[in-house]
Amino acid sequence: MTTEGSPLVWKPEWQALREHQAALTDTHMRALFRDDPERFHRFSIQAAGLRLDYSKNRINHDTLPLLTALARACGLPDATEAMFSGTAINNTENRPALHTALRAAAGSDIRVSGENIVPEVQATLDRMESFVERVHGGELTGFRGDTLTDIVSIGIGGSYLGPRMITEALKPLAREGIRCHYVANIDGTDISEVLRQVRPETTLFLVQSKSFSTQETLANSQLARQWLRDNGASDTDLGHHFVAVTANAAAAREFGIHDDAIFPMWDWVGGRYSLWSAIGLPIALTLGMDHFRRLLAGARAMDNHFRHAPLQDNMPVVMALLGVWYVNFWGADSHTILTYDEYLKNLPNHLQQLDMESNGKRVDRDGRPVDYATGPVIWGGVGANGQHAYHQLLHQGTVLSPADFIIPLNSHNPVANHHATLFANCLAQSQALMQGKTEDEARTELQDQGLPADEVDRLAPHKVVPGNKPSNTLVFDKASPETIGALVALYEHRTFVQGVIWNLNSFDQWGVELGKQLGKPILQQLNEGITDVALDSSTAGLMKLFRGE
Ligand SMILES: O=P(O)(O)OC[C@H]1O[C@H](O)[C@H](O)[C@@H](O)[C@@H]1O
Repeated sequence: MTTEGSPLVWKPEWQALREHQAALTDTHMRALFRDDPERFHRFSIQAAGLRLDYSKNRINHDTLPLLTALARACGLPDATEAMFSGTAINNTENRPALHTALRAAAGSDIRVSGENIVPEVQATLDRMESFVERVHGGELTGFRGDTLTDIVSIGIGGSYLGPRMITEALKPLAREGIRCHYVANIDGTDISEVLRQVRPETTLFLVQSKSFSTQETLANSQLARQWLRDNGASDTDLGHHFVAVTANAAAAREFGIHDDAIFPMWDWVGGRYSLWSAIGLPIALTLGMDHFRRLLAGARAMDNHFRHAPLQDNMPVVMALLGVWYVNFWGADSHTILTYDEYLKNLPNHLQQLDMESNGKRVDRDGRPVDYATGPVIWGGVGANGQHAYHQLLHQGTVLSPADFIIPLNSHNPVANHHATLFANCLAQSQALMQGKTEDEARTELQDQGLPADEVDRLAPHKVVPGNKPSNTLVFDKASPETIGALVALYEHRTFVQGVIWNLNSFDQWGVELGKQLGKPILQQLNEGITDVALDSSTAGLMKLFRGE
């Protein structure tokens, strides 16, 4: 029976999951592991160089079939095909969401308005390649003929987080002699700190903006242009120092960027999904185009897995459904990303935008308010640092925040016994979250320390760790362009699947517009020293403070 089209919480598959959750409420994961020694093998998936262990979840043999039944009832297979084939699934902007076309095989045929877009994607990659080679080969120089040594990428949101995260994730592969810096914020500190580190004659600015109308990016680009002028560059010289990646070539031209230095973006790519396009230029310039192409290949391997693997063996689908399981049936409203890889320290930031801007929605695709929870708060950080900070809350707090542990089997920096120690820490955390410590165990421990009975009574409750806290562990051999590409694509598809279940448009972001709209008159009033009498007293009071009134 298909129940596609009926409101989500009325679907029998949803009701079946509710009943299943009720039946599992008192089951502790400790018991599940004790009763099934095969749990690790049973609940694990390998794909595109990644291995997912999802055995430390509140699931038994019935859970995945029930969750995948919900996915089918929500039309997931058709929705997936619609995304890959270029249907305008972004229905509020009437556009496809074709980030997968950016990494599709060269001979693919993916049509937008009847036209195959793959040749243009491939031509842009070739243009990027020759540009990168000309920079690396010293053919493109600064206005005094110097080799370009520093790239300053100016962009924010999706035009910043992805490239920054990837260049950091693959830092061991970075080329000698070229440094990449990022400026995103309108806080003057951001650009000032970067400009202090670079020289005008050897710096190339990349203006990264799909719209070429983002306030922060334009203001920082204008400031960079002025800085070059102040340092002796003529208007003609500026052409040596600016490149734009944008879907708004006219605005880039107006800014003074030459046509041959403007790389295209397309409205069928969302900003937070755009690192695979020319927005990835900082990646290609830092790591080389061969590594950039390998990154795309890794993402493509994950795309193929996602598109073709059965739902129950499908890594992004399983991770997405487990997320739905906790958000909608166990009351979780956050999800934790714990990267046990220093180079992946920016991954939580990228995933925050990817997931929270995609699924932080309150109405469904048809504009009806939802009566179920949607995207959780995504947060996280790097292990083991977090263990000495916020893991306390994960272990004993009242919040349920399922965690993804992400760790390579091998380190790029295999010093002393560090990687084994890091790995042990990672395993100990997921084990502690799963098994916890019972009151009996806490009491025995205290008694073994020789404490008197009243002290044992007093301290035991503080030492109890409830456990039964869910986590996934994602491992891969060593961070490579392919594994990192696959990892990021995995989370993109996880986000997409959840959007399908929740019947959201995961590809618009109207919520961010209001702040931009309100910001304009506030800035004008701050500059002009006028306060709108109709303003709320908080905003008016703070404006007066800023102006020193
Ligand atoms: O690339 P741009 O057009 O400059 O946009 C940069 C970012 O700003 C916007 O406010 C959106 O919320 C983001 O999705 C976008 O990635």
